[in-house]
Amino acid sequence: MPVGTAAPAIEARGLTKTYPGGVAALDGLDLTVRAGTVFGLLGPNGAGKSTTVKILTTLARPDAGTASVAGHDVLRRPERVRRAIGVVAQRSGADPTATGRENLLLQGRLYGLRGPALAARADELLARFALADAAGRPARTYSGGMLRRLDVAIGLVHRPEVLFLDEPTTGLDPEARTAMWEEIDRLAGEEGLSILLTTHYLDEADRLAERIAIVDRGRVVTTGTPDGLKGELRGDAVHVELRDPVDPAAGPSLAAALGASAGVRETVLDGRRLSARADDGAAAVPAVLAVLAGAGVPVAAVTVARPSLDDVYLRHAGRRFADADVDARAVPAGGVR
Ligand SMILES: Nc1ncnc2c1ncn2[C@@H]1O[C@H](COP(=O)(O)OP(=O)(O)OP(=O)(O)O)[C@@H](O)[C@H]1O
Repeated sequence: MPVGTAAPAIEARGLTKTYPGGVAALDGLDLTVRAGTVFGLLGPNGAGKSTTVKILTTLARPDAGTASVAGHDVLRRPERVRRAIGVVAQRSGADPTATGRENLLLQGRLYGLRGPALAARADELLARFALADAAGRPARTYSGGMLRRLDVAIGLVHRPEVLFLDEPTTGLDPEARTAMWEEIDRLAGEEGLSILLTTHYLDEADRLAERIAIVDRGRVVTTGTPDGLKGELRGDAVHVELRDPVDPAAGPSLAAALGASAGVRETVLDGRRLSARADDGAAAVPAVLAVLAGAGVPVAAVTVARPSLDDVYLRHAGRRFADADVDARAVPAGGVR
């Protein structure tokens, strides 16, 4: 089939899930992942990423909504979905007492592989993930990066069509992280695997994903290509670090003054941080500082940057990504939301 018309690798519509105790983890989540691509599900802790993955991998049932993976309905054909997917969970699924090779052989047997074909597949994966030298050592002796590579290899033993990677680089050092990124690129690029990657690293989604969905409080707040989403934000991001937190009640008047005198828009005041957008950020800085000085708001630092995914998140979720985990609510100080 020509590229673009192939059936999606993953399709989810209106997924909702409320856990006992009333926690609404998903609130109408929609998702489409094109076959052969990496899709990034991006959101802070508690946004609903893991719950989405659990439903798509048949480990949990949604309260409402539909989903299919590799063309199979997750509720009506869970056994077919399970054969078509590989899952690399946040916590290692490897048996720490078994060697790297034994872990791969065990997983292969669970999928009905046997004999020389299984041994050859295990050796191929050990070589591919640079684990051949450590193949005979118990997994508990592996470094964090090696263990993560073994986890991915385990997820691939039965040649799945769709791979779920739940926070694949959390806890890895920068070198191991880069190596994992290269491997993920290769799996989608050369091997045509469809990959759903959940992450709370903005740079990871930016680097790896063809498309991303930003999830906040159980819903997709925006979706698109990383560049497309950044491109929606015209001009520069101006970030001002204030010396002291500013009363949120002062936000609207500050936003109005900044808009009138400095020509900035979409001003968001969030405690000690003020963010805004400007066609030419550097040119707007002196006027921004003058308005803040006039309002008696001391400034600690100012930065001007091209829009990042962090700015995309701020625009759509109304709070900074780094603050969202602790549920710090940004106060829109005027501007669009
Ligand atoms: N088994 C459960 N019982 C009750 N509440 C749950 C359960 N699992 C998740 N939750 C809650 O549902 C919400 C969504 O959680 P989920 O794990 O899907 O988020 P996440 O985006 O994957 O976060 P993380 O990155 O921390 O895994 C959170 O508020 C979480 O506390």
